[in-house]
Order: sequence, then structure tokens, then C-alpha cells
Amino acid sequence: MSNLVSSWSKNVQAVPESYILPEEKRPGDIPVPLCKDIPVVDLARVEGLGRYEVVQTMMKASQDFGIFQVINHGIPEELMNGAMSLCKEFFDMPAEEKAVYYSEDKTKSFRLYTNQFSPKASKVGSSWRDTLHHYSSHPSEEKIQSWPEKPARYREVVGTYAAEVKKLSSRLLDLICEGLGIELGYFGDELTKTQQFVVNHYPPCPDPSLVLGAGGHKDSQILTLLQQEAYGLQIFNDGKWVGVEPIPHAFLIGINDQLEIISNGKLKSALHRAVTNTSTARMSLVNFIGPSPESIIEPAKAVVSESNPKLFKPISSKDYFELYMVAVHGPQGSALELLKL
Ligand SMILES: O=C(O)CCC(=O)C(=O)O
Ligand SMILES: [Fe+2]
Repeated sequence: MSNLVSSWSKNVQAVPESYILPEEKRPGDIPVPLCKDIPVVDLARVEGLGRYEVVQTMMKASQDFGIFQVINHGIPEELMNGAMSLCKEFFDMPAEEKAVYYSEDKTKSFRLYTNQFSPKASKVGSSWRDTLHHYSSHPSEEKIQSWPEKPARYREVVGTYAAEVKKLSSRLLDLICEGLGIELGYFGDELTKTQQFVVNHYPPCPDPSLVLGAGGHKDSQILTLLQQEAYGLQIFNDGKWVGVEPIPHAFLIGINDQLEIISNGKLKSALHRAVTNTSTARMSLVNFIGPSPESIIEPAKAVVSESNPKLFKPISSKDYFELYMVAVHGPQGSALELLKL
């Protein structure tokens, strides 16, 4: 338990050795510019004449950046504020109260942990973050019973929030179907059977140039919907790291590896990382929508043709995740390369 970064980092003046990255992986001191070209999609325009343009913008952003942001998405601001502040309250609780939820057992549907991507064996480059992870496959009311009882209203608000995010993901995936020329409802069942809600907490760090909150990686599932208030997310674009500007109450949408496969490479899963800062704890509320473990992931028939042959081998979602968990430590930050034909 004492290994939670939020438990010990207040008392340190320097970054402990095991958190210092090898030189080539460090974010360094040179400022990373914010990328001003990542599209912000106004979902209010979907119902009217703007629909075609919205879909095209989403498609182009997914090809060029692998991410875009959405506003007027229909999830109430009070609900987003409520989820964010309850998650903050959770991390602000005394270490003993959080200890109950701490677990290194990856099969648990709910747990608090630190350093998922840095096995104990590796002595360098641990991530400067703690994570609260909720995993569910729908419908899954009983899983909520394993979530924190404190702060009061946590279960209720996070439960409502997760359900709203799931609805938003379905709307977005229908628009993506339109853009790809895939039949509507393609993602309606097995391909979106699972939902993970991950709360990343990055405490202030004495020297952000030496560490990362989250090392470079791609997300393995279908779609990411991320809520944030403070800056810290960067993507690797056009050969360099660029910053993503947080927009209050927007959701950042990310294409994941298994959607890249289904789209036959038309949509790109973005390599991204999170940096820390010296003054404020940053939180990101991350929702991953993904397939059932048994789903076979392969390019959709509608996106493949003689002139556009399959680029990826079929694989079950479960097997993809196993490959991913090894490959995520490598320079690609994902297992996509291993499936290329
Ligand atoms: O905190 C962030 O902005 C990124 C987190 C992330 O990439 C993840 O949880 O997969
Ligand atoms: Fe990620």
C-alpha cells in the first residue's frame, strides 16, 4: 500500500531512482508545444445539416491524429463535475481508507493500484501515477457493489456517469460506421460488450523532466472517452510529441488498436503519454469501450476490397490483449505491428 505514489510523494524533494526514466525516454526540459490542429467536434450539429461535415471531421482527425475532442455531447456538466470531484475526494482520503481497495490481482473487477506497466522486476522508469480501475461487462449492476462506499454518492454518480459515457460511445461509433461505410449497429453488441472506467491520479512531481505519469502507449480497446481538467496529455504526431489542450467539459475521444484493425488501418490508434507537473495533482477520468474477450477482431468486410486488401490478421480480442500487454513496453506501445499481413 505504501507504494502508492500519492502516499509518499508529498514527503520527497527528489525523484526516487526507480522512477527516473532512461535518458532516451525522459520528457526532458524542452517545452512541448500544444497542438492547435486537433479538431473539436460540435455534436450539436449532428442532427442537422452539419452531420456530413461532422462525420468527415471525425474521420480525418482519426486518420491524422487518432484523437479529437467533442463538445455539446449531451453529458451534463454537473455529472462530469460530480464524477471528477468524487474521484478527487477518493484520492484525498487517508492512506488507511484507500488501503482496503488496493490490490495487485489483475482479475479483480475493481481495484486501486500503482504502476501497472512497470513490473516489479524492472528497476527503472516506474509511472508517476496511481490508478483506480473499474471493469465491467454489460449489464453488470452487481459489480457496483465492489466500488467504494466512501465518498458518499460515489457509486451512484460514477454508475450514472459510466452509463452516460456508454451511450455517448454508441453515438460516436454509429457516426464512425457512417464514415467508414459500415452498416449502422456494427458495434452494437459483442464489439462493445466491455467498459472500463479508469481514474488516473498524477501527484505533483519534484522534477517532471525525469519521469512520466504514463509512458508512451496506444490504447488496446475500441474507443477511449477521456475527461480532464489540467494539462498533461501528449500525442506523438508527425515524428514529435505535441501537447493536447484540455477543454473544460469536452471529452477527448481516442481511436484504439482494435478499431484500427476493424477499420483496416483507415483510423489510427494514437501513441500517447502523460507528463506530470510540479504544482498540482492531475486527474484523468478514462473510459475504455471494448469487445467481449471472445470477439474476433478483423477488418470489417465493408472496408476491404480488391484495391484495399486486408492489412491485419484476425485475432480474438483476448489474444490481442495478451500480445498487447507485452508489446506495450516496446517502442510501438502496442501489438498492432505483430498482426500486419
Ligand atoms: O492521463 C491521461 O491523459 C492519459 C491516460 C492514459 O493514456 C490511459 O489511461 O490509457
Ligand atoms: Fe492511454
